[in-house]
Amino acid sequence: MKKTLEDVELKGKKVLIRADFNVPMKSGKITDDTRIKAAVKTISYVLAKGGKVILFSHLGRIKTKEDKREYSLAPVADRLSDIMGKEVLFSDKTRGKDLEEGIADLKNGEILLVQNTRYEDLHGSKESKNDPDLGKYWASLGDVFVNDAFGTAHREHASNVGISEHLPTVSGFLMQKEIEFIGGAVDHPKSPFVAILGGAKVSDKINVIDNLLTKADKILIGGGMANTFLKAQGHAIGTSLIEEDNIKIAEELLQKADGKLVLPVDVVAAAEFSNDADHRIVSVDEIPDDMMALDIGTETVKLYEDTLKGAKTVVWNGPMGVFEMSNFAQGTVGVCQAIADLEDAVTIIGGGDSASAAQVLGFADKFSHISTGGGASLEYLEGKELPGLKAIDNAEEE
Ligand SMILES: Nc1ncnc2c1ncn2[C@@H]1O[C@H](COP(=O)(O)OP(=O)(O)O)[C@@H](O)[C@H]1O
Ligand SMILES: O=C(OP(=O)(O)O)[C@H](O)COP(=O)(O)O
Repeated sequence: MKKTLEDVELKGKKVLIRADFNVPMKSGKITDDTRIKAAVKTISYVLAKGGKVILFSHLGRIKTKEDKREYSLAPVADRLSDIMGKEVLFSDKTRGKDLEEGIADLKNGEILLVQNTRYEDLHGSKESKNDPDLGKYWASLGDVFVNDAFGTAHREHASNVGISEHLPTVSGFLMQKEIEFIGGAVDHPKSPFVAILGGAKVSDKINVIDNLLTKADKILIGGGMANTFLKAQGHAIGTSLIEEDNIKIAEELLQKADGKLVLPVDVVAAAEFSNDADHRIVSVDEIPDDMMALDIGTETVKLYEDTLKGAKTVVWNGPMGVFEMSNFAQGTVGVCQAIADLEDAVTIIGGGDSASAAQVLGFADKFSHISTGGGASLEYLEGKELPGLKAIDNAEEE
């Protein structure tokens, strides 16, 4: 058992809260605010107890100066302020005098959001490599640390693990809720148990398949993830998203899978990565050299619907296609519908974009649980110890 917000004194304290505000964005606008809303309970509780709230989060992955412009957290401060009906101060710095003065000036019941923690990655990946000085510095800005970033719990970064090494650390309400729900559902999953994997973060997620093969009855593969497997099977995949480094892993998994891995038989191929691009459904044997697979095809949707029939546990991370573009959303809609039709099943969809897909496609209320973490829920499901969770102080045994 981990310590919770109820185990610490908050009144008058500078309370550092690590949230996961890594929300989907398009042209600087937030397209889904599920993760922001999910953090409100913890923030409101700390305010009600008379604490000062200092929020940390990452957004996107920062490799260039352009990434910094694209992934400022400023829009999140505005959206959080709208949701809470309360001013949210914003520091556009991740360190230094302005940030320190901003925190020193905070009164009980006020909120300040710190700029994207991954701005620190531009010179030496300090955040993502858990630079010890950075964690120590951020910890020096507060009195107590609340880790509510379930979506980031599979990362060992300065803003979740580093800070916790220097401050009393408790879990927030979202972290608690996610662990309770996902733990409860997957400790003894009812079979048939079907896992569904898609999306774009292939190298992050392909490794969970090995372990999932021992737990799930079937694993359906879609989205960008499918291309790697199709290539490993010897299919030409044209200009589709592919991570060459993972083809070998995919080959090994296919050998081990014993028929448990189910791959697309057809895809929606497009001339460009655009909703206006020419597109057509083709068999996986016939993907043209100058086209890319952006969704699973209608035969595959049928195959996945059939495989899902009768499932009692379903865990899904990663959309089946580029659902943000209407011409490539049908695969994700079809799988959502198949899950909505299940009776008496525990169904969990997780991940920033996957949760967004369930929301924007109108299926949010059809799942037993929408998790804010994709990679985190998969690794938890695998039985791995999540570094962010491990770093939270243990509660004393009764
Ligand atoms: N075939 C594909 N090619 C390129 N991108 C894809 C494809 N299928 C899905 N995607 C993209 O994957 C992204 C989500 O991937 P990921 O970040 O792994 O999921 P999550 O955030 O739910 O964990 C979406 O933005 C979606 O457009
Ligand atoms: O969106 C996230 O992960 P997810 O897409 O697996 O849910 C988390 O915020 C972690 O982000 P990262 O995968 O860039 O470390």
